[in-house]
Amino acid sequence: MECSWLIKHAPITLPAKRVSGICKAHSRNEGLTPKPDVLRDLRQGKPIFVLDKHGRLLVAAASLVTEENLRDFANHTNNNMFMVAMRGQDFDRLGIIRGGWPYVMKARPSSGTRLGRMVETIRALGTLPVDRHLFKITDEDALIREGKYCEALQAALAILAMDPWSVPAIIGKAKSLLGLGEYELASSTLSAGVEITQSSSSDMIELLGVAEELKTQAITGNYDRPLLAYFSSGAFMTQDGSLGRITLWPIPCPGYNMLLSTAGVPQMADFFGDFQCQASELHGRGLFATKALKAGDLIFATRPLAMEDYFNDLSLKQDILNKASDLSRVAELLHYLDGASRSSAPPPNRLLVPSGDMEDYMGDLSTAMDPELESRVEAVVRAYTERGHPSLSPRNVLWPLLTLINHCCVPTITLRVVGFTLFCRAARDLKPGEELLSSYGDGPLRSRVSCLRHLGNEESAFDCQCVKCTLETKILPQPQQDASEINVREVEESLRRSRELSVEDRQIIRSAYGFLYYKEGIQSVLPDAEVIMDAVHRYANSKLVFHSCLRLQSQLLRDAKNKEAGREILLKSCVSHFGVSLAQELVVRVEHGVGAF
Ligand SMILES: C[S@@+](CC[C@H](N)C(=O)[O-])C[C@H]1O[C@@H](n2cnc3c(N)ncnc32)[C@H](O)[C@@H]1O
Repeated sequence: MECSWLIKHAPITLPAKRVSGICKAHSRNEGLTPKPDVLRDLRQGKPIFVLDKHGRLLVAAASLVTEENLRDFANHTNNNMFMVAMRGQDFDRLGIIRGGWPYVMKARPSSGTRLGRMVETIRALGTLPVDRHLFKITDEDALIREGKYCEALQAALAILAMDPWSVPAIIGKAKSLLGLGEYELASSTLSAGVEITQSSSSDMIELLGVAEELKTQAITGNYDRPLLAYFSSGAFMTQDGSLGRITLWPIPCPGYNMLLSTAGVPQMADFFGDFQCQASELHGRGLFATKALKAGDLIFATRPLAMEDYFNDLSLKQDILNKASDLSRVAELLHYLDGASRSSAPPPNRLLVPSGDMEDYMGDLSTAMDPELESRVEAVVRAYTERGHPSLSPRNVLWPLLTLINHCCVPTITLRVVGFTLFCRAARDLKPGEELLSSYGDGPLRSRVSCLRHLGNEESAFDCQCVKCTLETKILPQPQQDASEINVREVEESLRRSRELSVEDRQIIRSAYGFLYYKEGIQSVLPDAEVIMDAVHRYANSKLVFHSCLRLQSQLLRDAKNKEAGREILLKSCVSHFGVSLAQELVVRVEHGVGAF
């Protein structure tokens, strides 16, 4: 391959290694069709500046740039280039804006950003309209890392409009779409990319594999592979709340931290199953099943809308602000979160679920101009951080769907966080129209009452009217006792005295004391371990906290008289936390000590 024209004329020297890479790229690629207006300028002999991905000027004279060598050039640099068609622009003045070229070209860059400043500089030079300049994305990964997916997508599209063969732009577009939860679009982008570039780019092919898997997860709700990987990673054994890159803030409720870990967790898709948000008889809005569900069926899996990144100095507020400035769907959703103006209305589905429509991302990012956005974000953050929000999310992570789930001490769903993805499954078989309810606090009545009274702001504190609270208040001699003061023998005594109680009622009450039964040891006065396991499974099987529901049951199993019955119960509980296809495998592993809940 002949690339001497480049080496001869380029004002910078390309390292030898790069040159051999360039030649290889050339043999794979068919060529580049420059954007028509660049071509027109070129044909008219107007100056064209060709810059490498770092913004260094490679070719600055029209005489050196022909249509043919422009194609070669794109191939040589593996399309890592951009062209600036400028009229009346001289080299020195271009020098002002050279170096440290920013990463993105978008329709209306906000002032104050690097791009904004650069575009202003170009404007000040008074040459061409800005949209005639095409800049290579050099650092779109930074946008993606910051979660500015829409901005990164628009940057990639700007490049692709000029150079549909740009492998980095195809990858950038696909990564942005994955971040936006548009798995189908990402996967078709990459398949088309592999085809049109005839590229064997390992990055593109690897990403296509990821996109395909995420697409399948989002359609089928099957997360067996990542969940098993997580289970095998040892993260299940961890008992402290500061694992991974997230430091949890303490929430004023006993045992209330959620375990968040990135250890060994592959990327996971969002999944939206058979549920909807509507008015609830318990309070305001709630989430409801729209179809009959079996225990363990996945209802949704969702990544956080925003979270604090302690290590990168990113506050929850700033992260929400970034996301809302980037994507109008997020800015609109904020209206429906606690603390905001319309927070009593159910948010429309289109705000919760990605649309699958590219058009939605082609706007002008105008929400960045919304003067009220910042105060709205502040109101929402205040609602979520003051005294801990009853949504159960740690104060530094915001999953919008979680904030719509009402409480019941006998929950109908299980919630589990793996990596940063929140999984919601049916805790038991559910009828269509049943409300999805989680338990905000566990344990004996007193700790639950104090948890509900102290969460959120003053108005949102409440007393639960569920069957468990009612029974405990009625039957137990001192229902307000602290957990540490409760003796389960006394609980059993009370149950014995209350002859009118059904077997089920007794189990409902016992479910609040599961861990105390275990702590006190299984004595003759107490029911068999498998009876407690059953109570916990049926009426307290939802804990987020340190996986304790399953851990307690696997501990109780050791004391079970009827091991077979105990194993069956543990298996059922495991189904409602991890789904039917993985449960058996996990129970076997736990029993053989190759994993722990
Ligand atoms: C996470 S929000 C749940 C969604 C809420 N219903 C809404 O419309 O935004 C938690 C708040 O809902 C209310 N709530 C939840 N469960 C309740 C229940 N069982 N009884 C009464 N109020 C409840 C409380 O005010 C609580 O602070």
